[in-house]
Amino acid sequence: MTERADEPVQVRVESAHPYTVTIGRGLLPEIIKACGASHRVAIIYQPPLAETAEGLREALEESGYEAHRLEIPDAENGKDLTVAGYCWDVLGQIGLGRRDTVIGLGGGAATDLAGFVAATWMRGVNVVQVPTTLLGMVDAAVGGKTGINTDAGKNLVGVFHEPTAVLVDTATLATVPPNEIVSGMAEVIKCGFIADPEILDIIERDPKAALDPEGETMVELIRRSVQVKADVVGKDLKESDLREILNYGHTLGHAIERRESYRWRHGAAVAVGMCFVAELSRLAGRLDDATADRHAAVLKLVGLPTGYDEGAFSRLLELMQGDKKNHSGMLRFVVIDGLAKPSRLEGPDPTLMAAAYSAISEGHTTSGGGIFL
Ligand SMILES: NC(=O)c1ccc[n+]([C@@H]2O[C@H](COP(=O)([O-])OP(=O)(O)OC[C@H]3O[C@@H](n4cnc5c(N)ncnc54)[C@H](O)[C@@H]3O)[C@@H](O)[C@H]2O)c1
Ligand SMILES: O=C(O)C(=O)C[C@@H](O)[C@H](O)[C@H](O)COP(=O)(O)O
Ligand SMILES: [Zn+2]
Repeated sequence: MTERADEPVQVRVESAHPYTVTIGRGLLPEIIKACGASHRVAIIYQPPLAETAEGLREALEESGYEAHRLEIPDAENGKDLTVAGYCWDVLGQIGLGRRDTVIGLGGGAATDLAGFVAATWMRGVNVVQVPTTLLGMVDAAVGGKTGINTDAGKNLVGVFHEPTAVLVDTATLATVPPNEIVSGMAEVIKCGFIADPEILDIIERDPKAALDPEGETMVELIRRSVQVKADVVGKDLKESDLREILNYGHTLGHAIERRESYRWRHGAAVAVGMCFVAELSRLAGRLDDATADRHAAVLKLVGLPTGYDEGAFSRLLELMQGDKKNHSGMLRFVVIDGLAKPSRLEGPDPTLMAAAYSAISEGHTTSGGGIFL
């Protein structure tokens, strides 16, 4: 965590338990403040964040907290029941109590796991989220969806548990590998299509600036995406309806992630998923050609994939049957009927889905063990 530069920007999530997402550089004082009246703090973090976690632990100790570090396995390996079990054991050993705090430090996998551990420990303790990837900042750390992966599928076990604060320190992006910035851009672009088309204009005007982790454009894209998410989760935390729109591109995306045993980056899979639903929407007569084509165009500008293995459709269809949005066995897709006009397509004709899949995947062979991004 570095010295503070400009004044941080704040986005308020007006849910039943409102909280603030603070976006800035050098947010250590805010992280400490967010631990409030806790006595003990457990920092759950991924291996590349070890030094940052230790700096945070020492700063917390200097401020009078008893602070502990819990390192978890990297990426999707951390979103596992055995890892949650390890964390519960450690929380028991250190005596983390009801008024204490868990900090989730890292990418979306770390904030999902830390949120899940906090939600389940003593039936719910405070969690402060400190996302350190673009994807974590614009999406995973905001909104209170927590979870782990199981043999049954991705994120099928989890709890809605809102953070008490989210601290987005953009200085942490300096060490994030470029492919992870690209992956995060998929969720940013998602926000552009479902709610804030200005995001798409900004990326199209200058894709290089959009990908620069040190630049002002990045801060603007993070702020806009967080605002989109805050507006949605503030109205529908538990995804009774509106929140589904944040799942744009995820029905096929999650199926691809699962088929790839989670070796594909989440954003890469979601990018292909968005191209698929855009095509499906076009074929269903719901989306105009220009907006449908804009999907692949803008995703390619930042280096995201737009198609997947031609021969994988039947397996992906099988995997999509387990999607949480389905009703009574009927597939349900979030689609858009135009820019910022999210809607649903329920039980589409399988031949239409196959045609949409062929259209985006013609000529693609990458699959089964490939690492995209
Ligand atoms: N809860 C939600 O609402 C929500 C939303 C979107 C995505 N997600 C979940 O988030 C996960 C994906 O998140 P992600 O893309 O951040 O992946 P990730 O957490 O696996 O992080 C990607 C990689 O970046 C590394 N890393 C993190 N911060 C770093 C830093 N500052 N410097 C160097 N390396 C760093 C990580 O250790 C990891 O290797 C998926 O599991 C997805 O399901 C959840
Ligand atoms: O916050 C949400 O709601 C989302 O759907 C955001 C997604 O980007 C995210 O990947 C989320 O984890 C997906 O949730 P799931 O309920 O489909 O597992
Ligand atoms: Zn996502």
